[in-house]
Amino acid sequence: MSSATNPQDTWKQLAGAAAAELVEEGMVVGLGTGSTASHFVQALAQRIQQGLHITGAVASSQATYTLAADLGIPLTDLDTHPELDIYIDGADEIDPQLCLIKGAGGALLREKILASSARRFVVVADPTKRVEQLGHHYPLPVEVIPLALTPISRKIANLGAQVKLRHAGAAPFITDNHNFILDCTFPQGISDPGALNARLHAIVGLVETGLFIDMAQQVIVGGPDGVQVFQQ
Ligand SMILES: O=C(CO)[C@H](O)[C@H](O)COP(=O)(O)O
Repeated sequence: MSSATNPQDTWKQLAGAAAAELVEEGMVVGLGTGSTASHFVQALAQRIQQGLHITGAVASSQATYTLAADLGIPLTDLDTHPELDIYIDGADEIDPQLCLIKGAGGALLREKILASSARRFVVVADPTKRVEQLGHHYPLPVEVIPLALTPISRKIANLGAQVKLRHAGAAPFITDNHNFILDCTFPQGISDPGALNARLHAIVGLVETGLFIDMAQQVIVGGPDGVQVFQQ
């Protein structure tokens, strides 16, 4: 178990531990990406060491796959298990309808595939992630085919966004799927996530957006007073 070094990390750890309690014997479990999801993965590994048996876990990123493998979590894939019993992941922003911005970790495409393959999608977070309207704290990440970088950037800018190619050091950040990420800031926030998502998806070469709309059934927020649960 990693040591919690600041209050926010302690809250993430609380949420991750609470989510691990939702995993039941024999389940196929989807593992999210990011620091909060990592706390969940560690808590799940602890439960497995204590005797919980799961059918297998599917990771949403190479980083999570490596973490889970190192912790001895049995891993599987969507070919073997196309339906997950539960998917647990973090988020960058969560609005009152439980719509999310995800993708600060760059894993949004696989995360959305797992979320859409799960019978139940549970978000783990700390209170800083809860917002009244999406888009004010984090830019919206979208994954794009590198060949189409410039035309896609222009089309998203025409929707009113400031568009920035994500970098890892001096080079563009490359996703696990060998694509680029564009971080799109909408200065007025995102008033209609569904409409924006539809307009973005109409852009050819744009693979996926970090808008997760009507996907999360439950949000577990760890905070100074313990854990709070929000339901759809
Ligand atoms: O969407 C994600 C990765 O693509 C993460 O779930 C999101 O960025 C939250 O990360 P953290 O738990 O580290 O705050």
